[in-house]
Amino acid sequence: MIESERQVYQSLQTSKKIIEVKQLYKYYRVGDETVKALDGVDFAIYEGEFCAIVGTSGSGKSTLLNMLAGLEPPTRGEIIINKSHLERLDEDGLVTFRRKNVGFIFQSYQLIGTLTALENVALPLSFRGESKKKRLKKASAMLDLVALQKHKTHMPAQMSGGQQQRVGVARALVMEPRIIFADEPTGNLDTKTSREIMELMQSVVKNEKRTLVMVTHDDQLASYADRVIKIIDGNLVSNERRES
Ligand SMILES: Nc1ncnc2c1ncn2[C@@H]1O[C@H](COP(=O)(O)OP(=O)(O)OP(=O)(O)O)[C@@H](O)[C@H]1O
Repeated sequence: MIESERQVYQSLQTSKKIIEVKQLYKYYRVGDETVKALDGVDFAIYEGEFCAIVGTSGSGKSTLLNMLAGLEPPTRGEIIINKSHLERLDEDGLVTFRRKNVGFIFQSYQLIGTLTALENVALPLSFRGESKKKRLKKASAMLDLVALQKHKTHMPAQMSGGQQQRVGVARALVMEPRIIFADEPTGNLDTKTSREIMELMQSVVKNEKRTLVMVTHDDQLASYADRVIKIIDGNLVSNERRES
């Protein structure tokens, strides 16, 4: 075994599986036909990894991400996250699971147009009943982290796409989730800005010790990830761990 392989092996032995998927199926009925969106997928993601799920359009990436986030039930199979079996939770259980463990970054940013950057980032904390002062302090620190010190009082319409997505990253982080899910987070951005957002997400995973699962159809963007899982027609065709 060469030295780098040995290091990967050792780090995998000491790190913990945070997501485990076993024989996962998702079939949709469309008229008389069955669409096999996921057709028996197995893999694990380890704590602290940046994992990219890649595949062409219609391969099943978003279906997989939605199931990992507890937004859609599987047809069959197991999804174990942080020791919880998602397929065994009811709707209330899934809401609690998401609130405790998960942050989201969306392709379309999903910011509230009538709120400033700071208020957008602070908003998720209000569902947790924290004082306004505390919420704004945490939100402000998150905006510092994504290098938006000068844009805290800007409205979304007064920011570029890249800046808006930085707000999206800060908002996902403010709840201190163990796992962040991102579906084509740079889908609306140009190449240079996409790279900047990827570098930001990469550093956040390392420095804040989060696990990030990102769906993309873009192999270039997937190269920022530690693990790349490739899906074709609902089947996992490769699962590679890369060393940074
Ligand atoms: N609600 C649904 N009802 C029926 N079929 C669906 C549904 N959602 C997804 N599908 C089908 O499942 C397959 C996988 O879709 P999915 O959205 O997961 O692909 P994707 O890889 O995320 O594609 P894209 O990159 O275009 O978003 C496709 O054939 C799609 O048409």
